[in-house]
Amino acid sequence: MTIVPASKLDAADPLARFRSRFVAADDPAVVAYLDGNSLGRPLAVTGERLASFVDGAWGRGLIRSWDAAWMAEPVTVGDRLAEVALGAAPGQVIVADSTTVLLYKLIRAGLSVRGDRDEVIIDRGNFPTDRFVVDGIAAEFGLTVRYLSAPHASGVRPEDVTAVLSERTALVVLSHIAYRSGFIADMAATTRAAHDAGALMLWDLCHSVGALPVELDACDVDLAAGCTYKYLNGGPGSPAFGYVSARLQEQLRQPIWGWMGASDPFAMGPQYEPAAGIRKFISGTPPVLAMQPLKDMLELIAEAGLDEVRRKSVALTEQAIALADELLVPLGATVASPRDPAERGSHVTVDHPLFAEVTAALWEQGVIPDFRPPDGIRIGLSPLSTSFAELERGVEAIARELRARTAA
Ligand SMILES: Cc1ncc(COP(=O)(O)O)c(C=O)c1O
Ligand SMILES: Nc1c(O)cccc1C(=O)C[C@H](N)C(=O)O
Repeated sequence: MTIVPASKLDAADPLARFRSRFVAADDPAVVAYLDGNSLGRPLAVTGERLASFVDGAWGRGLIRSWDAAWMAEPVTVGDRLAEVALGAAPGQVIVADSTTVLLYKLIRAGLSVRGDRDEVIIDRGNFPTDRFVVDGIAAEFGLTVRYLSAPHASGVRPEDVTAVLSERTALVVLSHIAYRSGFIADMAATTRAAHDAGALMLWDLCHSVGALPVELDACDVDLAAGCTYKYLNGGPGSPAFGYVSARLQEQLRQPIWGWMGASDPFAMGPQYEPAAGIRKFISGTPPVLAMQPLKDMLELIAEAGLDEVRRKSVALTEQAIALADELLVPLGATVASPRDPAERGSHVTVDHPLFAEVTAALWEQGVIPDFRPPDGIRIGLSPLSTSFAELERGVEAIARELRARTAA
């Protein structure tokens, strides 16, 4: 395949203008940032946003800002996230906690309405935190974990789930986009299969949110959680989000009964009375400071349009695969991500036994993909901040380092 030069692709890219909205996007010390799927770049307005928060709502509003704004923010920011990126009606998303903690709370909540069932399905390729949380809950409550070993190297298909669903299945926990291969699971068909067996479905959206349109309501999803520090550029440790379908909120009981999820936190009452609606999934004080940066990224995504973001994401991953085929495969590397763009999220993984040491050498030079065991370099492509030139420089550097180690 002939590779289209990066300069041509960047010149024709309608989203290219957004790159300058990020801090130091053209700083020559960072030759290629290909890890926005672990930690997105900060927006240039984030510094101002935080400074004015410190000076204003915090510095001058002081404790009064809880009433004036902050109490509402886990839900109002959640509603905006739901609208811009999750295909969810208002009142179903909160911003709180970490992904891990929300996974725990939502899995326990899901199990609270399937008490007669004793199995949870998860796949072996899922991110460690998802597997560990499921294992921990299973150990705590004597449940059986049914592990799916995806027969397709890249990810889990609806028929793989159907094959193990039974009248014992309480909940299915999958990642919508697999953290290693980038495989996109079929959200609608898999959720339907879980429901047909009487189980609930929980999706981890860490690698999806902000990278492609997600349709939680239309897919009839029960529960979902994800982080905001990847394609939502919220910053290191920015809070997670949780989605609980409106049709389930009344029945579900979450396990961490905190005062901020109570119906009247300042009544200081003797007993926990859960708040109505999505608020009851909050536990302690919401991380208000840490949710400020993502507000601006949501507006940037709304301005660019999520369909356009996805279109560029596909173009970037197509180009990554073309470059890998030309420069890395002849050196013995293999593409571990799906070749069909419809089945691929916004990163491409390429495997080679020497990639651990190659990655370490690349980081020293300002070329920053990441390494995932046993032997994969993940090339993460953030459509609003990654340029085609940056991608090309990155893959060329990987090839250079690999060639230096494989030349006879
Ligand atoms: C699929 C997936 N789930 C969860 C996490 C992380 O969870 P937490 O935000 O709690 O660190 C990550 C990445 O760190 C991830 O890729
Ligand atoms: N959350 C991370 C962190 O705190 C430090 C370093 C990396 C991360 C990540 O996001 C890893 C990422 N979720 C992955 O897909 O591997």
